[in-house]
Amino acid sequence: MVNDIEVKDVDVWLGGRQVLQDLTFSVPHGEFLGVIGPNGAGKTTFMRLLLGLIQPQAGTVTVLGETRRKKIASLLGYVPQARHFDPETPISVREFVSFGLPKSFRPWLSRKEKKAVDEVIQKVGAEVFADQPIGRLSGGERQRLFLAQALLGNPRCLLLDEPTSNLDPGAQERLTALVDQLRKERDMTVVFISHDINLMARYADRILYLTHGHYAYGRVEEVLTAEVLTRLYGTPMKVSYASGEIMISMADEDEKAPPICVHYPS
Ligand SMILES: Nc1ncnc2c1ncn2[C@@H]1O[C@H](COP(=O)(O)OP(=O)(O)OP(=O)(O)O)[C@@H](O)[C@H]1O
Repeated sequence: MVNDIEVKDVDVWLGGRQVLQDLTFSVPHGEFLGVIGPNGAGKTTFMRLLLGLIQPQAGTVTVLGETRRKKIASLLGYVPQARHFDPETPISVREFVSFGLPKSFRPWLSRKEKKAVDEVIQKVGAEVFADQPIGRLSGGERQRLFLAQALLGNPRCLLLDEPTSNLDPGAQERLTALVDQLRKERDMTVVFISHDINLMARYADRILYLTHGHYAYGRVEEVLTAEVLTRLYGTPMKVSYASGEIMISMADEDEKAPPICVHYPS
């Protein structure tokens, strides 16, 4: 089995604090990796490592067999957190998506480039609003554009940093299902950061669960256990199920403590 991502003995310090400690695991080609954990746990830092934007103080990160940033960047697609556009932004969906094309000195698009843009717009189901200004789209529609942009480079590995934040539960589910479908169709490896454990439990092959300085990596059923979470949080934790959804709470204060991860019915 080929591993698309190999992380070995990685330490990262930022601002005098150790954010990632002794991280070691591999992600097999074509899998969906869900990255979860509390605020400030190091999820985006991990993604920045994969993108080659920061270097570890110790250890190695190999993505698609490459350790050199320039080589890696051309093989990756990146979808950022949901963001707003000014409603008056005078850029159409089609123009916005075309910004994902490799840089060209020509101010116009070739026929081949136009075809590629149309194809990815259609792939993400955005053809109905392709000629609208981007400022008038809903959050879920906007995220599809970032996804289309990322697909233009035909990435072998797609990295998504909380792409579903600020989306309603239905839009979260639809976007994640679309990413999973594209992963299968295009034979990509996916790394998806999310705060929604249940969403990740439904789609991820494996989970990287980061807490401040600690981590667990493995299949959903291996990671989301009371034993593993107790070790990660350093306090007794409980994993329970209600209507098929996973709830994680502190074991001592079950009745009073709110769940750490809120679930949404699909
Ligand atoms: N450039 C930097 N310099 C100093 N500290 C940093 C820098 N970037 C991130 N950090 C710190 O590293 C820690 C991890 O940040 P990171 O953004 O990776 O967390 P996260 O898990 O993605 O959080 P969130 O869920 O809130 O997005 C945080 O404490 C953050 O303040």
